[in-house]
Amino acid sequence: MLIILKLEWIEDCLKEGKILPCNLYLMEGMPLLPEDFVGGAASVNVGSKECGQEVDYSVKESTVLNINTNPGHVDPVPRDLEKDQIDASEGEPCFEFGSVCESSVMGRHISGIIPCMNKHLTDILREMWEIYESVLGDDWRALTFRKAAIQLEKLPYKILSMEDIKHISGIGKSMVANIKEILCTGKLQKLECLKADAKVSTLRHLASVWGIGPKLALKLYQEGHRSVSDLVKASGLSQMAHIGLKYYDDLTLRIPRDEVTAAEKYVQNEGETLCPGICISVAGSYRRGNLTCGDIDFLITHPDGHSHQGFLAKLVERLQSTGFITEGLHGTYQASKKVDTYMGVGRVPGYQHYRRIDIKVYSKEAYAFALVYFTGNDVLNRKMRYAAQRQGFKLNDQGLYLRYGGKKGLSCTESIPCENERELFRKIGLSFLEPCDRNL
Ligand SMILES: Nc1ccn([C@H]2C[C@H](O)[C@@H](COP(=O)(O)OP(=O)(O)OP(=O)(O)O)O2)c(=O)n1
Ligand SMILES: [Mn+2]
Repeated sequence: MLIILKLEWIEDCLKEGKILPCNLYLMEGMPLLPEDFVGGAASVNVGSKECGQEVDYSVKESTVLNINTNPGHVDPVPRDLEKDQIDASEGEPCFEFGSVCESSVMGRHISGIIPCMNKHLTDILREMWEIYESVLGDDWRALTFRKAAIQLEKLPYKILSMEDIKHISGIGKSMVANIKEILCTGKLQKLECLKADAKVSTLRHLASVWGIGPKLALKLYQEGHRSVSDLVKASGLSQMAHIGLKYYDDLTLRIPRDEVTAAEKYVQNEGETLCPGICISVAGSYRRGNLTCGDIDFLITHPDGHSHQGFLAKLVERLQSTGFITEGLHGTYQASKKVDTYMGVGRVPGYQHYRRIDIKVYSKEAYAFALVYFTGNDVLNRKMRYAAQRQGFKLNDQGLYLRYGGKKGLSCTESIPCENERELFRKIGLSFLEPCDRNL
């Protein structure tokens, strides 16, 4: 049985110095526990940096007890897991696929991984999502599989029958049918058909190169290319795609979290030598606490408000000279855009593989917007833009702008200031989400 408690339970336990009975702290809808019941609790704590200051993300508004009353089976959670309502998701524990969680109860600190309980379903749903997104270019269908996969990955219990998903809202009829089919047969016929289709599997193979999207993959297919090794002969590939081909084997691998930590430390050190006080951290899936990352998303600013200017070129030169960066493209810098960008490939000293690296430098004023945007995920970004729009704003990675003349009208060129992420969430009328709760 899964019991969700209010955060005050942990606070009071800490104050009292002992584990307190839970009944007074039950979240709405939770059944009463036996009088003498006390239990263990899990909370999440993913550290990160917000422009120089260490931010503690351990504060949660609820905590979850997993009480195994029936070995081998755990009751479904009677709560709404619909993610469209961002507010409803606040305080949920971080049970997403492969994320780093730390439990802290009564001063004991245990770091560990809470694995996905539903890989038997989510591996198939993820594969469908990948095929629809990167091969067939069907973003809408990709999104429905993606939403379902991410929702099921967060469940702290294993789905064994349709009874176990009855309480989960936001999963439509056809997705329910897909889940039922996987539970009954261990497979999804639609996926089997797609995988058996020679054209789909070739397009999937071509689109696995960094820099080749579904449209280009189709064009290359129509030109007669059938394998990645064929593409060396292809004409009209972008510089990015050439880099993608050169490092193909390495770039298709996920990056373990510890390697990203090492990369962050390395670049921080080099950056600090070049420009004292510079603030360098890694955002993206790493900051959301995921165990593996697709690339390394560096985000940089300087708290003095001016030393960030021209810093990227110096940093890239330095990282090239030390052998960290091996390849890449420097975007064209426009002062009005408040951002300077570099995309490339590099290798962390002491590690074997080449990795995709993005570096973005923002002004101090734009940093909170950039941090939220590049922490993602993209579904949250879409929700935030929509929330901003409802309040009469336009939101992007560089600022929050007042609109006049309605939705499609002009917007101010000056951003409304936001010192930090919390302020941005508040200004667009959303409750703050910890980075580890942003895998929507
Ligand atoms: N089309 C996009 C691309 C990116 N982003 C934002 C949200 C992402 O979380 C962040 C970083 O982009 P990545 O592509 O690096 O994605 P992640 O870091 O989230 O995942 P991965 O581990 O695959 O790199 O930028 C977005 O909103 N829309
Ligand atoms: Mn990333």
